[in-house]
Amino acid sequence: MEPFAHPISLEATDVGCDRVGEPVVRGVSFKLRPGNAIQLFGPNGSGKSSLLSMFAGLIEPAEGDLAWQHENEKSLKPLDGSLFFLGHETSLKLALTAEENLKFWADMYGVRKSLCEAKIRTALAVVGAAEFSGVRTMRLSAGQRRRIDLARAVIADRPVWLMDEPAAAIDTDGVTVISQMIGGHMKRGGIAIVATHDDLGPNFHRLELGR
Ligand SMILES: Nc1ncnc2c1ncn2[C@@H]1O[C@H](COP(=O)(O)OP(=O)(O)OP(=O)(O)O)[C@@H](O)[C@H]1O
Repeated sequence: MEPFAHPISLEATDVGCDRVGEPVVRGVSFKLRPGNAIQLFGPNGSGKSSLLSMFAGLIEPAEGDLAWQHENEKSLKPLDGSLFFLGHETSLKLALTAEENLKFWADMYGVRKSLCEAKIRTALAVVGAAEFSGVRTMRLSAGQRRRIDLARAVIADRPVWLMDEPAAAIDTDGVTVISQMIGGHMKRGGIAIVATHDDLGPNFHRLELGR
């Protein structure tokens, strides 16, 4: 895959976030340059999802500064079409097949119609789900569904990946697939912040959150 035309970096300086007025995370600082990734660790309730929501612009930082930067350009807002967010919840409509779901997302991500079919085929192959292409997602297992959710990252083709427990319900082979996907993304100059209890390998910076 080609390098990203407009790679993005993110600098967090002493950021913190609250939930319903209560502090959840405090004092997070890091710099992610194109090609870098961070793995967020921490026990249940330590604030991994909250931080990801904050990076996605879904909740405001309670303190500190978040600076998204296009290389050689002025700062930009995070939700400008550069971001792929994989949440806890499935993004799939269960009555649709895997392929139909990905067609919907390809539309959402603005994929050109002429490229759509090939992109969906590639995405399904990358996540090891080609064989489920025509199956209604209600008939897939939790791990198989999660793979289709992950395939959206390939279709979105965006330089910033925020992923909340991408390996939830996924087998060990799938964890390797995720690690390789993110590795390929980093090689293209993408950045990633991934909350997971699995160890994705030595290429990730580690950010440990406490209780
Ligand atoms: N939507 C919400 N409204 C209010 N409080 C919330 C909300 N989501 C999370 N919290 C609170 O924020 C704290 C951090 O939760 P968060 O989901 O960010 O942790 P986490 O590290 O992602 O947990 P897990 O490993 O269980 O997914 C918890 O105490 C939780 O009660």
